[in-house]
Amino acid sequence: MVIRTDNLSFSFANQQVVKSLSLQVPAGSIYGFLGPNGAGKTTTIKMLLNLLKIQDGSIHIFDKELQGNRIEILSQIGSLIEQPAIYAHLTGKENLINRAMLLQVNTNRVDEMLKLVRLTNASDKKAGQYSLGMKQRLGIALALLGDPKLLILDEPTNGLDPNGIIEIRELMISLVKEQGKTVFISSHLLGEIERMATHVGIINNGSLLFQGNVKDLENISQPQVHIEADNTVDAANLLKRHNFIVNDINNEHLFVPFTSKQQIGEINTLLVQNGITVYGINKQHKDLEKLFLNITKSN
Ligand SMILES: Nc1ncnc2c1ncn2[C@@H]1O[C@H](COP(=O)(O)OP(=O)(O)OP(=O)(O)O)[C@@H](O)[C@H]1O
Repeated sequence: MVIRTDNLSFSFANQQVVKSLSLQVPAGSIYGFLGPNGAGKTTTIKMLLNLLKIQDGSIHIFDKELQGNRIEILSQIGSLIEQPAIYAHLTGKENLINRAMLLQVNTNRVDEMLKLVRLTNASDKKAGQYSLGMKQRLGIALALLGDPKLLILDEPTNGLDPNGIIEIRELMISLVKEQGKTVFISSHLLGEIERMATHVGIINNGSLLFQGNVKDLENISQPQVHIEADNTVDAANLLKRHNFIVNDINNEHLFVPFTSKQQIGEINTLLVQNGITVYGINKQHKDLEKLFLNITKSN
């Protein structure tokens, strides 16, 4: 395991915000740390980075206990937490050169990092003029400068537009696939984590509700096929006769548990061939709130 916490707990004054958390993050994974606002994600991440002192439990990173091996461990972690520490009056490239000198890293890596996060064309622009997405990517480039084995990112897609989110997602996937890194990434968006993570930990009110690989999560999160049609009653009867499970019907909408892309095609063909007008058909993820209900029910 790249990260292992055992019964990690933390309180602010008398409010316990992390409760007996035992995380297991395998090497080469994108571990999505998922939970609503205030769940305790940032507090956990601060403990992983030794920015908050552990009160109870333990943290092992790279199979070594964090407290006793702080410098060795932290030198192999790149992180982005809250706002990236960027100098607005310097260009993107100057920000990276500055950090490279601080870390005593060869400045040759600067251009490489700019390319990796697709900021080469904006490298001579002042970082203060960057869009939010560009700032996040510069923050990730800064985190990657020292060639860390582990990247820890706290809600890196917060406030980004859909394109910015896709860019971060693709970057994470390539870092793991092509460079063998391990990525620990927090988010409050289920759909986003499902699209990039290999492993998931779900936290609510400081407690871990679920941990496993993303396939196990799909079983609980049950994506649905959402169908919008002119006659949902006939459509539902037709689908049932063809052995589809129909979960929910209301007005012009009905829902079938998702199994594959092919299944969506089959449903569409079946409905259309039987004279039902399909206004829309798509895969729909459950939101975090519904997922919590499912987890509670299945426990
Ligand atoms: N410095 C602090 N002093 C007191 N309480 C705090 C402090 N920092 C966080 N908390 C509280 O701890 C709880 C967990 O916060 P935390 O920031 O870890 O959650 P989070 O999952 O990262 O949520 P968000 O995405 O909103 O940051 C919240 O109830 C928060 O109000």
